[in-house]
Amino acid sequence: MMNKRIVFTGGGSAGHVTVNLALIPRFLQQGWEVAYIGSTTGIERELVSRLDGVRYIGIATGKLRRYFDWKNFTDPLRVGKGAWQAYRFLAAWKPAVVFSKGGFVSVPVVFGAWLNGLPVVLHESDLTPGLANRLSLPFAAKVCATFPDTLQHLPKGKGTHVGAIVRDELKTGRKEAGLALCGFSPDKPVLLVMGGSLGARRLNEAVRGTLDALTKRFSVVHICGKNQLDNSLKRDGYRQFEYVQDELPDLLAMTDLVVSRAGSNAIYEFLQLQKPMLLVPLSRAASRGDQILNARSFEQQGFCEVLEEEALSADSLIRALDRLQQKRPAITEKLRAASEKQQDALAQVMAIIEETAR
Ligand SMILES: CC(=O)N[C@H]1[C@@H](OP(=O)(O)OP(=O)(O)OC[C@H]2O[C@@H](n3ccc(=O)[nH]c3=O)[C@H](O)[C@@H]2O)O[C@H](CO)[C@@H](O)[C@@H]1O
Repeated sequence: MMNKRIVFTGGGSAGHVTVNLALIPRFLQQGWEVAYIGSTTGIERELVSRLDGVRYIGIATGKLRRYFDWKNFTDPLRVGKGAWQAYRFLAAWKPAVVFSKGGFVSVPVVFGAWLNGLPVVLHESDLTPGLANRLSLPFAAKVCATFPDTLQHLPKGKGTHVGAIVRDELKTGRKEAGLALCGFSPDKPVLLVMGGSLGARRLNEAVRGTLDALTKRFSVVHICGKNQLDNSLKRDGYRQFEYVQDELPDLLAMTDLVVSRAGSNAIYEFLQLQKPMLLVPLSRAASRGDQILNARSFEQQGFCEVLEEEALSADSLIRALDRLQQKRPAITEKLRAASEKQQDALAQVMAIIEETAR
């Protein structure tokens, strides 16, 4: 009989941990033993430490940089060390299955699982697979995808479209609690600015460059990223946070409109909660362009307005928000219909993992 042990991996940014955070409590409830292999220092360590009953194994990691850094010479050694640590843990603990959400820490874990003969399930939440998942693909039995179009980028038969996995707690927020936390009036619409889990300097600058105009129309709650607070801008109707955890459901509950990066988890959360959004995808200069594809796909489906980073300024932001306001009834209708049609992705992914486990 199969044992009920599962290893999760994934990290580097919150987007590579969120899906795991949604799945882990369900597996624990069903009597599985859960271990998480992540880096010793990444955001995954802190996020996973908030869950009871999960064993955390920190391994050495390296990073693929597209620029010169002395670490580019030592990182391959660290990755080798991390792969050995992951291999040894998996060989000793013998889980029935490994679930990987991607991010650079996951590649040596997936490879170590394959060497141990353990089945691997991957999850891809962007429209096109990221580098870590592309490297992991040959060693995986199955891939769960958030976007239907992702299947075209996967080997035939390996991919299943499951839809978006959204943490249950995000739907439990209370508007009044959010307003009280921010000291906002109930009479003004609320604009949430979210720069992705790592913040977004350009987006922050544009928002702050037009703060007077914005706060005339909206109460603005701004999640700006670590070390990005600007206390000189403190005023009524403008509240900044570096990053939020327990408060997020309440902040979302009070939100009428969103300006956000186009990280896939965040945008599907807004879809599910039916928040009309203005998306400012991370540019090709700063990324592989995955957010541009995510945002364009949402735009084609009528869920959002898109403003590309090259065109982003204080002025263009205000104009794009005006367009969003005008289109709001139509967008809200599309979001309502789409969120009602969302499949139970959590249940589907769990079924795929259980089928694959041995
Ligand atoms: C810079 C970068 O590489 N970005 C990638 C990263 O984005 P990023 O890490 O920003 O990921 P997402 O936008 O997909 O998800 C962010 C997650 O963090 C949560 N959250 C965010 C802010 C906060 O204060 N509190 C909080 O809990 C959101 O609710 C969401 O669940 O992974 C995504 C999914 O692979 C990719 O699409 C993005 O391109």
